[in-house]
Amino acid sequence: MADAILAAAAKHPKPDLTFQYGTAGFRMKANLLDSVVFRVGLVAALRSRKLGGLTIGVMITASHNPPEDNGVKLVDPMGEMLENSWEAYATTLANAPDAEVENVYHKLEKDLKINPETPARVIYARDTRTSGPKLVAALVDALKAAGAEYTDYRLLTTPQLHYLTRCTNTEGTPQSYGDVSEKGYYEKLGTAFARAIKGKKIVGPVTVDCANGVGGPKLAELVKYLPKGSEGGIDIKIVNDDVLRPETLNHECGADFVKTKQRAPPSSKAAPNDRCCSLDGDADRLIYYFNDPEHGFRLLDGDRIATLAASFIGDLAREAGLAEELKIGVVQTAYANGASTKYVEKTLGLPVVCTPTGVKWLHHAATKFDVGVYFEANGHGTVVFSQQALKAFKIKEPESPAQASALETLRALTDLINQTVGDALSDMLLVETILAHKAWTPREWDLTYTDLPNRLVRVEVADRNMFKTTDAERKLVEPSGLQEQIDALVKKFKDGRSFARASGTEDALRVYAEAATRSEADDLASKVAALCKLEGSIKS
Ligand SMILES: CC(=O)N[C@H]1[C@@H](OP(=O)(O)O)O[C@H](CO)[C@@H](O)[C@@H]1O
Ligand SMILES: [Mg+2]
Repeated sequence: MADAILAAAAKHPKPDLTFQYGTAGFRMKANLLDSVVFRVGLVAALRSRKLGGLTIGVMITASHNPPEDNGVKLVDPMGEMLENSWEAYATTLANAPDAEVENVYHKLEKDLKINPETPARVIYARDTRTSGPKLVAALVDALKAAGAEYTDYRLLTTPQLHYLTRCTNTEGTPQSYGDVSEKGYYEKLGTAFARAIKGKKIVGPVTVDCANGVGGPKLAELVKYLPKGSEGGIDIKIVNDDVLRPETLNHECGADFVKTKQRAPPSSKAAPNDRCCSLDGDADRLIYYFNDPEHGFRLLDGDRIATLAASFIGDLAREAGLAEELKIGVVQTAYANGASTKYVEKTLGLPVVCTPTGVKWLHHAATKFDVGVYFEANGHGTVVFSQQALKAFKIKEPESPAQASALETLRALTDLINQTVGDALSDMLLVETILAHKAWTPREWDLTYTDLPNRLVRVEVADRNMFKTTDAERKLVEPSGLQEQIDALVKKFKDGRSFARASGTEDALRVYAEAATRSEADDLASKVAALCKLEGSIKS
């Protein structure tokens, strides 16, 4: 086996670059990724063996990035993101010289006390990018060389692979998460959705922009398992589902386009008040929007989905007589609009926790609640339920028909909401369910609170690593003195808030600012950006 790794590594030579397993795994131009994907295959085998042969997932995708990019990330057995400490091992293997790959592999095996005789099991899938099949071939070379068993699920959304990873590892146990097949995913969501909207009416169609990515064909498949609009179900209009022209992926459409440009895809034919949403390239992000006849384009982002879900589940828990025993909370990052945080704390009366950027941090913090609602402003998130919550929904004896109905809806939600990771398809059905229950159009949803005007600026600096933060990235500790200068600026603005942090995915600093008015938010952002730029040039 040792020789096999050395020989196989030689077929996937490493370019002269340094790689890092970041917030989104490894992600870059696809033509630079061959050696990285090969080595990630080795890491997957090691990780599986370390966990006694539990199945590890490998997803090949670059999400909302341009079509020429690709990426690879690992999924842990319960469908979570790869455990933090292993990101470093993946980085070490990715950067080993070709001739050293085998040695580094065995050193990790030894250091981590991994028994090479333990079986290794890996499942994998990819998005629609043309570079996918070639990268899969590199992955398979590694899995063969490491002696791993593997299953190819071909094209899937990222959350579908997370679902399958958990299903595989829980199959035949009392914790079984579902049938181990793509069809099992659709059946689970379809059945749960029908239960969740029972007796409610979904008004009008929802138009789903699929970013011309893998979400298109997968949503078309899911629709077959959902009750139709004419039968008291849902009418879904799929747009931007052209996977035959890979160059259209994420081009002027998709969740990232809509969120960052704050406008609908130019191809949109939506009429005023039409409910619209966009997925990203691997269907783990979701953004809603509509055209308000008075105020024009209105964005309903991840903060809005979180507040909608928290308000609905909070109400259901009260109706079910479970509000006292279940701790419900919302997890956000510093990028959440201040108005959303205030709404959750003051209006909904629920606690908010702020974590660093990156879904793994939010997910982890959310599991500390019985019902943990977490979303990044960009639309990536989900709701996680504790074992205690699941048990309470199951054993609680309803004392009235209203209680029985609230409990049944809660139980349906635990199946409808993907417990492993943010899932745009599942989140979309969740939003549709809630709007139907509340009999809300997007307008009522939009009116729950008013976003503070905000601005996100990308600042190029010589060395972003000199900017070090604390307090969930909201305060700079280095360069020294800079935070005090930012604080002094912020004080001058009504409802002002601003912070700067190094991006985890790009070689840049991000400056965020919000304030009472559009012009003040812009002004604060540009002043803080200028300060950071100056500091970055002095000290480098
Ligand atoms: C401000 C912002 O949107 N940051 C994004 C972005 O991280 P940065 O570390 O800011 O580059 O990419 C992450 C991975 O997709 C995502 O989790 C995060 O929300
Ligand atoms: Mg994505």
